[in-house]
Amino acid sequence: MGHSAAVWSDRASLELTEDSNGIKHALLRSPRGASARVSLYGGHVVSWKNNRGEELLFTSSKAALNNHPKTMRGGISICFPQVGNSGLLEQQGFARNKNWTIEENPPPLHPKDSLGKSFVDLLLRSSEEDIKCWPNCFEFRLRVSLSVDGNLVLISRIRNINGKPFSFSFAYHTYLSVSDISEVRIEGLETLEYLDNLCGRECFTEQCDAITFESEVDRVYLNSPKYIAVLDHERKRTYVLRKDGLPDVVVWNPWEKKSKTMADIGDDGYKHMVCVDGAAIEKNITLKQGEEWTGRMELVAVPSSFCTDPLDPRLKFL
Ligand SMILES: O=P(O)(O)OC[C@H]1O[C@@H](O)[C@H](O)[C@@H](O)[C@@H]1O
Repeated sequence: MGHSAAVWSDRASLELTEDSNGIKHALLRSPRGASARVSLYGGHVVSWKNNRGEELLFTSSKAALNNHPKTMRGGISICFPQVGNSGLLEQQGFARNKNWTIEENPPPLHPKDSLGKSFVDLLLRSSEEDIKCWPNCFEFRLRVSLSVDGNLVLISRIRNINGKPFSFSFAYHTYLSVSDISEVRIEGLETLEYLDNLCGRECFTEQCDAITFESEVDRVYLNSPKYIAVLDHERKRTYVLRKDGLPDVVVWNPWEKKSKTMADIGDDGYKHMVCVDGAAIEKNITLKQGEEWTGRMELVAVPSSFCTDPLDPRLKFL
C-alpha cells in the first residue's frame, strides 16, 4: 500500500489511501478500534478487522491484491449482474472488475444506517463498454459501513435508469476467515432446499442439523431465514450474517482437489476459508424503469460463548 492521503471529509474515521497501482481504498475505523478497507476497484471489501485487530475475512496468501485488473481472491466481492458462470457474462458479473467512484451526497438512506457509523458511499454507473455486453443502464450505489462495535454493513441499491425492464442476479461473495474448515458448522440452513452446483444445479433438501465440511461444497440454499450463524469451534468465534432482500445463501468451499486447480488460493487456503454469500440467485430481480432494489447484509463476529440466537440481547444488530 502506498502513501496515505489526508482525511478527506469531516468523518474523522474515513481515510482515502492509494496503492502503488493508483487504486484508491477507503479505510473505515470504528472508535473502538475495528476497521474495514474497501477498494474502489470493484467496491471490494478487502479487509475487516475486529477491535483486537484480528482479520475476519479470508484473503489468500497468493491473492493478487496489486495485480490490477484481476479481482483479489478473498474479502467480499460484489457479484452483479450475474452470479457464478451460468450466464453469458464473465464469472460473477462485471461490477467487481470496474472502477467505482466515491459519491459525496447519495440519495439518503434511513438515519440508522449513518448514525454513529463510519461509512463510505460508492457509485457505479453502466459504461458504454458494459452496455455492449449487458445492454441496460443502471446506477449501483454501495454503502459500506462499520458500526461502533465493529459490525460490517453493506447496502446495495440498484436502480433501473433504462427505458425497459432488466433482470439480474446478485451476491455478496463473502470469504470468512476460519481456523480450520473441519471445525466449522453453519446453522440456519437446515431443512432448506438447495441447488447443488456440483450436480448440475439439481435441487435437494438439506437433511443435516447443521452444515459441516469434509469435501467440496458448492450450493445455493433457497428462501433462507434472515439470520445465518457460522461457528468456528477452534477459534471460539461465531459470525452472524443478517440479511434483507437476499433470499438465497451460497455456501462454497473448494476443498483440496479443486484448490490445486486454482492458481491463487494457496495450498492450504481452503482450510482457512468458507464462503457464505447473501444472494439473490434462484429468482432474478426484475426492475422496471425508475425502480430500485435494495440488498442489505450485516456481519457480526462474536465470541462463541455468545448465544447464536439473534434475539440474544448481547448480539447488537443495527
Ligand atoms: O473465483 P470466485 O469468483 O471467488 O468464485 C469462486 C466460487 O464462488 C462460489 O460462490 C461459486 O458457487 C463457485 O462455483 C465458484 O467457483
